[in-house]
Amino acid sequence: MSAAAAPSSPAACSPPPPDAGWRERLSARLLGPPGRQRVRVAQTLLSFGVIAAYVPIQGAAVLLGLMPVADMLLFNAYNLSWAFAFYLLIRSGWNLRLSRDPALTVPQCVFALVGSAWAYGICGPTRGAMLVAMMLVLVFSFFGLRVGQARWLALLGFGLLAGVMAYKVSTDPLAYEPRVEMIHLTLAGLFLFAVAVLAGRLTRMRQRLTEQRTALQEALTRIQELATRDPLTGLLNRRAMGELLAQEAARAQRLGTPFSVVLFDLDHFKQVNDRLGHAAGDEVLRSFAQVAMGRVRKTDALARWGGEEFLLLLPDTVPACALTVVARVREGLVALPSHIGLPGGVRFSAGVAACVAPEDVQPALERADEALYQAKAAGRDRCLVAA
Ligand SMILES: Nc1nc2c(ncn2[C@@H]2O[C@H](COP(=O)(O)OP(=O)(O)OP(=O)(O)O)[C@@H](O)[C@H]2O)c(=O)[nH]1
Repeated sequence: MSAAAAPSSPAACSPPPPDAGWRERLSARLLGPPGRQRVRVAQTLLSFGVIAAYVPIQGAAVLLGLMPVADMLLFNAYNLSWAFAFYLLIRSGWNLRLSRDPALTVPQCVFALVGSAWAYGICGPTRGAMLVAMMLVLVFSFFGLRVGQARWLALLGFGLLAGVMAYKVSTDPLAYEPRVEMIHLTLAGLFLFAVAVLAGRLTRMRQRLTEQRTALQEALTRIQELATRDPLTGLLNRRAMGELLAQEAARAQRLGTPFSVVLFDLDHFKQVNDRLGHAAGDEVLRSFAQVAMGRVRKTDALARWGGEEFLLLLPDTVPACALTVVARVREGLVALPSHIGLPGGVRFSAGVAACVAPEDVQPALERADEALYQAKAAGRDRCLVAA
C-alpha cells in the first residue's frame, strides 16, 4: 500500500502556524507540511488505519470461535508493526533518500501481500475475504507502480496464496478442502491478473499525462519567449520593453529616482544590407545585440525597438552615466569589422533622455528620439543627450 503521485514540495517538518485550529495542528503533526511527501504520509496512514480497523474484526472472529487467539495476536502484531514502521520511515523523510521508489510502494506491497496470504491461512471459514484484501493491496498501489512491478507483485500474491493453500490443504484438509481451495486459487489468479492489467493501463495513462504536461510546459515557455523576445537577436521585443518601461516609470515615481533611456540606431545600415546582403545585415544586428548586452548591467534592459533601432533602459541612472555605457558599447563594436566583414566597422548614433518623476516615460522616449535625430543630422557616429 503506498502513496499516489502529487505535486512536489520539500519534506521539511515545519511546525503548524500558532493560530491553526486543533484539526490543522493535528494533521500537520501527523502528516507534515503540504506537498507530495504529505500525500505519501497520508496514504501510509490510511493503510495503517485500514489494518488497525481489521483488529476488532478479527477480535470478533476470535470471540465467535472462528480463529485461535494466538494466531490473531501474532498476525496483528506483524501487520501493525510493518504499517507503523513505514509510516515512521515516510513521516521522518527517510524515504526521500530513495530516488527510485520514495513512496516505498513495492516493499509496502510485499509486506501487505504476505499479511493477506498469512490471514488466509488463519481465518478459516472467513478466509474468502482475504482474496478481496489481496486485490485491495494492489489497488492501493495503483498510482505508484510501474507496469512490470504490478505484474510481479500480482504473481507474488498468487504464489504466496498458492503456498498457503497447499500448506493448509496438507495440514488441515477438513477446514481447507482441496476443491474449495482450487476454486479460490483460480478466482484469485483471475482477479490478480485483471488488477495487474488495470494497474498497467493506469501507469501508461499516467506516463502519457506526464508527457503531455511536459509538452504543454515547453509550449508555454516557447509562447512566452515568442511573445517577449525578438527572434533575430534574442533581445526583449518592443512589447516586452514597453511593459518594463511602464514598470520602471511607476517604480521611479514611487521612489523619486530618475532613470535613463538610450535609443540606438545603426548608421547607414541600409548600405550594409545593399552591399553585403540581408544575411550579413542580420549578423550585424545580432553582433550589436551581443556586444551591447555584454556591456550593460544585469539590471539594465536592452530591446530591439525596431528594424535597426535598439532601446536601452538604465534604472537609477542619470544621463552622464548613460553616456559612459554608450561609450563602452562603442568600444566593444571596434572589434567587430574583421569578424563580420564590414570595412567601416559598425557605427551607431544614439539619443539619451532622463525620465524624472513625475514625468511619464513617453515624453522621455520622444526626447531620446529627438536627440537621436539630432545626432544623425550632426553627422552620425555620436550620442547626444536630450535637453
Ligand atoms: N538585415 C536586416 N535588415 C533590416 C532588418 N530590419 C530593418 N532592416 C533594414 O534596415 C535598414 C534601415 O535603413 P534606413 O532607415 O534607411 O537607415 P540607415 O541606412 O541605417 O540610415 P541612417 O539611420 O540614416 O544612418 C533598411 O534597409 C531595412 O531593410 C532586419 O531584421 N534585418
